[in-house]
Amino acid sequence: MTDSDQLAEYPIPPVDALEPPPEWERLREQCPVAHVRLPSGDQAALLTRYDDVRQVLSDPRFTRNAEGAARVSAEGSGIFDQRRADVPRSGEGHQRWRRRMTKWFTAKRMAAMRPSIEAMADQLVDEMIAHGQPADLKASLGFPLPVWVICELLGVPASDRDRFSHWSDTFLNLSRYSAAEMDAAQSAFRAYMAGHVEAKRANPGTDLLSDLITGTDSAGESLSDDALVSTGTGLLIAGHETTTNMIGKMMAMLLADRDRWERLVADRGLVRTAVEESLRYDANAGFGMIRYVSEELELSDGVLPAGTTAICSMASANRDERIFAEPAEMDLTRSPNVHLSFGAGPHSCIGQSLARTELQVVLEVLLRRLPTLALAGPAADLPLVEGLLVGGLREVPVVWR
Ligand code: HEM
Repeated sequence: MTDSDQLAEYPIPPVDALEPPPEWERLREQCPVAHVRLPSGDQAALLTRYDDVRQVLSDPRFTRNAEGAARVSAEGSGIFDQRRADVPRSGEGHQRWRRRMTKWFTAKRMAAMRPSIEAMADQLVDEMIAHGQPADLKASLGFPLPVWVICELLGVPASDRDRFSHWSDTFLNLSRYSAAEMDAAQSAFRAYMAGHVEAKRANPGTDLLSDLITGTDSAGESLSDDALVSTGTGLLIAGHETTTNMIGKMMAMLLADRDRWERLVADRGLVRTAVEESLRYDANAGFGMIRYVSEELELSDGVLPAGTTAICSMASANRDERIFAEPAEMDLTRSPNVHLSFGAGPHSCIGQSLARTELQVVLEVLLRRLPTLALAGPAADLPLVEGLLVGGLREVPVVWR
């Protein structure tokens, strides 16, 4: 390991809502495997280069939770730390579960979901406009849209969307809700989902949950009811806050520079590449992915000893000058764009095609409905969320003419 005498605190404090910490560039150049101390007091190795991050994430030997791995914080990280046996987190069982899930997220299905996602976004924008300005884009559109979409995946009726929003909000807000409130939300959610699975079993639809209920995996096995309920929880946790925050950050990045927004207004054909570039350019992506490196591993510039906890900074990797031309420029036409914002390898994001569809739809609808949209204040003053794991903006106040 290089620079072993350094022990910086991690996470590195952000400069402001949209700027990356200057340390990233220095670390990539001089110390691509950096010793850091986590809020728990445990030590880990921070990886900042693209090739190293990709190599570790892609290696099926390394998992997130393992005996001996460093802890993020002494208090734990809430629902993220809870392990349930009914959906395996690694190994062959996990891969079988993944294959069942990924089979459903085809380009054809995403295209079929697009009109209803667009109708949801239009409805939310109607409501935002009716409430008047300034409006908080995150609360009005970024928060509700992904949870509505997950309800659709699970075949949950629109009338229960508010309950899902409340449960999801509770799961994810360690600071705002007590452990008792979080437990109560989890029990209520599991009870709801158990009843819902039973109803879907009797009367399946075209949603992902019905598909999981009626189909079998490559070994001819079907998911147990507990596994189905846990899959519902997993989708809500993995797919809500991430997408909510990305909607807010994408819009803040695009509106922070008037030329970017005007370029999109003039050419909506850039929406797809603009979404990918927003995912790459996001400097406020949260903690990064943790992997317990159980066997010695050679990286681009040094060796990770067996028993190291690695933190893979995808956000720094996405700015690696070895891979991306002019990485500090937000280039709305960049293509190809091989960013790592959805991870890589055996745990990479199952919902990435859906997340992309949601981000594209949000952008298309806002460009169509509110071409004069602007941030209500300076981008650098946008307040950051306090959570440790997923980076985001607390609110994104906007105005329009
Ligand atoms: C912009 C939005 C999103 C981002 C940035 C994102 C990012 C990620 C990342 C980085 C991982 C890898 C975790 C790891 O390596 O340990 C992941 C996993 C996952 N994501 Fe996403 N995600 C997003 C949206 C979604 C959506 C919409 C869904 C589904 C509704 C989803 C479902 C999942 C699931 C189920 C996993 C776990 C995969 C596994 O265990 O094999 N994500 N996501």
